[in-house]
Amino acid sequence: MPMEPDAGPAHRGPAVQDRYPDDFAWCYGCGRHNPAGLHLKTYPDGDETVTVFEPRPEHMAVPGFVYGGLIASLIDCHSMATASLALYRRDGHRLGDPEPVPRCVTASLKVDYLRPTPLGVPLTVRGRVVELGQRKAVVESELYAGETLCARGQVVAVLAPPAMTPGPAGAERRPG
Ligand SMILES: CCCCCCCC(=O)SCCNC(=O)CCNC(=O)[C@H](O)C(C)(C)COP(=O)(O)OP(=O)(O)OC[C@H]1O[C@@H](n2cnc3c(N)ncnc32)[C@H](O)[C@@H]1OP(=O)(O)O
Repeated sequence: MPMEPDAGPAHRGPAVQDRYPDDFAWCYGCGRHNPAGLHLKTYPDGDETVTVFEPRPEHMAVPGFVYGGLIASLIDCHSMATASLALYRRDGHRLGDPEPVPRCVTASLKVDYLRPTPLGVPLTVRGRVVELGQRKAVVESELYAGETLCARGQVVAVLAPPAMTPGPAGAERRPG
């Protein structure tokens, strides 16, 4: 499904994760407030979204290759951000507007590991929305090491339910 072009990564505008509300910015994969997290950043790039992440040595599966759980995390967080951006745009916003970007949770995450993913090179994940509903989006993401397609994911993202929406009780659950 085409997405309206926006400032791409070359413009280095805000990332989707920069525009999540503070209370929703603690995710291990992409929360800007989580000091121990991966701090993944997703940028619009034409009809797609893109992120680049360089795994650290401790992210290994066996020496020289990336742990599949990390690959799943990158696909998960990047796809959530892709879905959030699509829902935001559907509601008439552009990234950079003052209104925060809505937060999605993962309803389903499927990853196909196509080839071993080498450590020591930046990984690029590209995402696109293939179905957009009222409260959900289905996103397909592909992970590349250089030019080599190493993994592909299909993710169902749903707007965060009340049970995961921080209120006063949620604030107590936040890390200090
Ligand atoms: C809050 C910020 C957190 C940020 C974290 C970033 C990513 C994460 O790690 S999230 C953590 C892992 N995920 C979770 O814990 C989510 C737990 N699950 C839930 O809370 C609920 O099942 C939830 C919200 C996903 C869906 O619940 P609910 O809204 O009642 O479902 P429902 O209304 O039936 O579904 C909405 C749509 O999603 C679809 N859907 C729901 N679950 C699935 C699924 N497992 N597979 C495929 N589609 C699904 C439904 O078919 C429906 O589609 P449509 O609108 O086309 O009919």
